[in-house]
Amino acid sequence: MPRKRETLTPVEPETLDLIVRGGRVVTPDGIHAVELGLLEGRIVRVAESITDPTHAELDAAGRYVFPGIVDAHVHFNEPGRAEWEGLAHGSLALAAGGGTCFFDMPLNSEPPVLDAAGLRTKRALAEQLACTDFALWGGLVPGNLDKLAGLRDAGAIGLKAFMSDSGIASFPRVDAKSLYEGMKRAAKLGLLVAVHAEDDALATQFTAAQRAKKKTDAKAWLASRPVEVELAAIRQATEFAGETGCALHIVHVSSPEGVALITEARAQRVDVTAETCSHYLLLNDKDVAKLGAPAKCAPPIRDEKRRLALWDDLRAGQIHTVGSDHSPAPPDLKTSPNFFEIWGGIGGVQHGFQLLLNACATTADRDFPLLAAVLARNVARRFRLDSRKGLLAEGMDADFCLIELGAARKITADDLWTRHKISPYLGRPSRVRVTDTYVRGRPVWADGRVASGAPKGQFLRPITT
Ligand SMILES: NC(=O)N[C@H]1NC(=O)NC1=O
Ligand SMILES: [Zn+2]
Repeated sequence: MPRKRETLTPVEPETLDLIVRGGRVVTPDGIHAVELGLLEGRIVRVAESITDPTHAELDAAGRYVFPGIVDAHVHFNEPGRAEWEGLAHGSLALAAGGGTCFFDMPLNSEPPVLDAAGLRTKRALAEQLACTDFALWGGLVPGNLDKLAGLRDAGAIGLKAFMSDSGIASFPRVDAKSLYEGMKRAAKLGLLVAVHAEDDALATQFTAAQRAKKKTDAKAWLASRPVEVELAAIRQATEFAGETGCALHIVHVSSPEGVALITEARAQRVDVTAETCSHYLLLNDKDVAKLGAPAKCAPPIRDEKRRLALWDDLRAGQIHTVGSDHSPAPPDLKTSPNFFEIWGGIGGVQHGFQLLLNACATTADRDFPLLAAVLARNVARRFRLDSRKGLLAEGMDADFCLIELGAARKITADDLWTRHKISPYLGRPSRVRVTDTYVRGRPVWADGRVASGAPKGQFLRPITT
């Protein structure tokens, strides 16, 4: 049974705004045949049956009530690069896929978020444009160490650093010394640091070796970023986290070897967690060769054996969160005969998560609770949003989606709410349909359509204790 909060005064049914009836409510500890009573954006009652018939009802019979997905890793690219995606398109696509909250990365927007003023500018835009709640990452780059306190005070959810070239001139990679110093300061400020873990020197060398052979296809590009590139960076970042006491989140871990390094560091009491992304759990290197540009990302998608091993790690609790790393670009940047020149980034915010649910459709009883942990509860916990977000329980925000498992249907470009109709998942059959998404008790996505009059998203900052 979902957790009850002792502190809440009991609410009489006649004060409820909405009752979610007849669904199977998914929490990390199981699937429960309970109803939810909502009031003013919160879940105030969880019971086997809420009998009063006089209230508005949402009929969830035959469907799963899944916690609103909290995607800690998106690049919506606004301000400055809204033509690549933008906050309105991005958040709507997230909601259409069951998401209720995103954390926007400090780069690919222009300017990137490197100080408090940059964060406030993006916050004001997102408050106007986003249809889901949101948090904002600040950047950690060489030269902005004296801005980190300001970013913390402005409410940054954490700091993001690139250990390799980001592809964006205004967001240079951290050298080892700036990363070390930045982590020292972040630890003092109580800020978590997230790293894109690829070793720049190794990536450059492997890339040069492929270019010397005059190979420019997808296979050559994959060979230019072998697992060792990721492992070298994870080793360095976890060592720094151990030395500085900084909370570290390794984003988009692509390999079981990378997960193993993180598990070892945790055994030595380093405060480090692992994120993987839906595409590493759904695609393999053969898919990249077949799909081409829509499946290009860094670190790259690995072989089938590694993909399956990541699922094992997920089930073993060694991967803590799953994000989308939604990083779209316009068609001209996703088109080149030279795979090295194509923009690296996957547009997966709408379909990645539902395809994870689809992959678990026949093992839903065992695996939907696991997905509720890595897509919502663990994210809220790691980033300290957990007195409001991430769990369907009394006292929490009423953020949820309804999931229907029906006959398989192929995903088409017409289904996409992203600005550009580019996705590695087009043509994939899925049994999962996200029919409704509610943010703080209000529909954003209803009956498979954009809901009218949806309220705007709210800015979230880490809860300080
Ligand atoms: N700049 C940017 O969005 N980079 C992302 N794209 C990608 O494939 N990996 C990333 O980190
Ligand atoms: Zn990255």
